[in-house]
Amino acid sequence: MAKSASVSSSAQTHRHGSASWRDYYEMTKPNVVMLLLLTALVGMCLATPAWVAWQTLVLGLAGIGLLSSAAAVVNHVVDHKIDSQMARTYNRPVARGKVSAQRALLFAFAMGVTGTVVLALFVNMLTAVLTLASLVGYAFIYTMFLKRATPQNIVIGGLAGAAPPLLGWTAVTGEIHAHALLLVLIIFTWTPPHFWALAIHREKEYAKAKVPMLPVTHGVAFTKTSVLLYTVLLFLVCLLPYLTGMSHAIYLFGSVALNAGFLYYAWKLKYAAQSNTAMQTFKYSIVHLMLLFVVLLVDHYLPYSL
Ligand code: HEM
Ligand SMILES: CC(C)=CCC/C(C)=C/CC/C(C)=C/COP(=O)(O)OP(=O)(O)O
Repeated sequence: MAKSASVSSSAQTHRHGSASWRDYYEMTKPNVVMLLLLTALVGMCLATPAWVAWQTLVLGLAGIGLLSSAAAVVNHVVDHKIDSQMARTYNRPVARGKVSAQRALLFAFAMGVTGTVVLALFVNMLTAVLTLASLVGYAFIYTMFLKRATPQNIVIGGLAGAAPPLLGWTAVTGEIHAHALLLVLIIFTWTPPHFWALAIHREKEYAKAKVPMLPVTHGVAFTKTSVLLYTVLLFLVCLLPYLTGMSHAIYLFGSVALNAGFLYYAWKLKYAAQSNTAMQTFKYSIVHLMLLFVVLLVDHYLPYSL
């Protein structure tokens, strides 16, 4: 309570100009972008049996990273009021008033333009257009409209965050391939249990900020059931790379083990939750996705067949 009471007053008393590079770095959501880039890298590697040309690798990841970071900064600006009302986010640079909306937008614009030019000139136009569409999907469609409009916000908005493997793939081949869409489908299915686990933990804050997240509109019990069902769906979707012949035995075993872990947490969350189970499930979701994509990579370079 004391924390949230200090929220609005600190936003007013802080003066613009006291920002450091750390504030700008924080606005890019670096940990999220790192994981997005790992999924893009895996998309690149799986697109070809050969090694990926280093120019495509470096410039492709730089462009996708810059546009993802720009999207994250726009999210900080658009959401600064909501952010200032929640304990998890009240200290963010724009919410706190350390960085003005104008400066943040200039920063986002500079990264956005640089990223688009890099992708369009040195990678290919398809990747530039698709990455820009993902930026618009997350920064504008999700943040400005969906987040405030419907509890299905993150299901639909999740498509933008799920795009990077496809962006990596098109960076290498210049074409959209069904296998790339399979990787997108995995992240798309992973996003609801990833986010709703956190939303359950933070339900009161979302309610206070009047953001219609699923636990606020439909209750915690319903959200836990949704997490469990999406986790079952994710288990099945993750079998597809093996069943379609894109990946092999190492992936099959890794995927089954990682998804069994996710199911364990989702089951516990629904039927035997302790106070920290939702947060544990959220943290596990991040480790799960990271390892799943590492396993895809290992399997690609060591294709051990059963
Ligand atoms: C619409 C889709 C998504 C929503 C609504 C969402 C929501 C969130 C939220 C609210 C957090 C907590 C952030 C914080 O405490 O600062 C978070 C953390 C995180 N998310 Fe997501 N997420 C989405 C998609 C993704 C995707 C696609 C990835 C990566 C592939 C991802 C990776 C991460 C990581 C790595 C963290 C931890 C960040 C940290 O500890 O700093 N998320 N997510
Ligand atoms: C070009 C491209 C691939 C763009 C996608 C970029 C991107 C940063 C996607 C991540 C999704 C994410 C962290 C959503 C959380 O937003 P939130 O507003 O619900 O969470 P918050 O309250 O922590 O800000």
